[in-house]
Amino acid sequence: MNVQASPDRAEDRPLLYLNGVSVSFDGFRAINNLSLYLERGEMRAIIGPNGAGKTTMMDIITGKTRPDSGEVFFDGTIDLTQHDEPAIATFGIGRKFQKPTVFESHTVEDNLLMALQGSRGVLGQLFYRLNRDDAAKISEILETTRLSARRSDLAANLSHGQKQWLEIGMLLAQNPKLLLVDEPVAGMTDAETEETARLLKEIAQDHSVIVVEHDMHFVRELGVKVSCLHEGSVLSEGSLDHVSKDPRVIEVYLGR
Ligand SMILES: Nc1ncnc2c1ncn2[C@@H]1O[C@H](COP(=O)(O)OP(=O)(O)OP(=O)(O)O)[C@@H](O)[C@H]1O
Repeated sequence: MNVQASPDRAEDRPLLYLNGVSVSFDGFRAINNLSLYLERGEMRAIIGPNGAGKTTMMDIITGKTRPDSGEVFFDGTIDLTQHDEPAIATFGIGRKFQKPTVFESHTVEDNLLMALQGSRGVLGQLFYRLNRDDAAKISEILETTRLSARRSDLAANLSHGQKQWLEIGMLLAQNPKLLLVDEPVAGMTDAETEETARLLKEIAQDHSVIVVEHDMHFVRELGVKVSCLHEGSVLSEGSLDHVSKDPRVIEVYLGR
């Protein structure tokens, strides 16, 4: 019996539990006996060379790809392999893809409002009135994402980095327990990259977060546990110092 998989109380189990997960595409094993556990309240950085399986792992967590074998549990008892993408989003898993997909012709505030309404379903949207709680939530998100001063500006006029922050804000509006963030700092200026590390650390105070990123300076700023994937499984795990000294990581990734 796997002790980590079955402690007595659901709330004592890891928030996310992947055990022995594999998936093949046309005979190629993109994910190969992958095991990874994320504690409640933890932020984890995922690194690894191109093709290591990082995106496929995210696809499995969000229900976009169904694994051939292995266990994927969320919040102790939810078997993610038994649910599709829309259902998994309602369980509190939010994903941000690499390219920002904000609504450019709407204001920053309206983008957040739409995200807030979107999480309520059709009926909720039909009878929607901005109440005091929602207004406070939007102000809080604007502050977290450094966008308070841009509230009434069109999203189209934001910098690339600010668009990424707005999209993170749109995720926050949906109240996720777990945020999956794919290469947030690609294309950002150095100042934006550093601000993004601070921003994610603030968010991680009351959310669990998985960040996939190639920018090692940024990963160092995050200061969290790192998992290096290679050929579909975890090659090395621990602090960035530990992982970046691992000869296998140097050989397949950092030394390149
Ligand atoms: N739908 C698919 N069909 C066929 N092969 C796929 C599919 N999705 C992923 N792969 C293959 O699986 C492997 C893992 O890909 P994945 O995109 O998960 O890697 P990654 O670590 O995210 O890489 P990158 O850093 O380049 O984004 C790659 O060899 C990829 O070509």
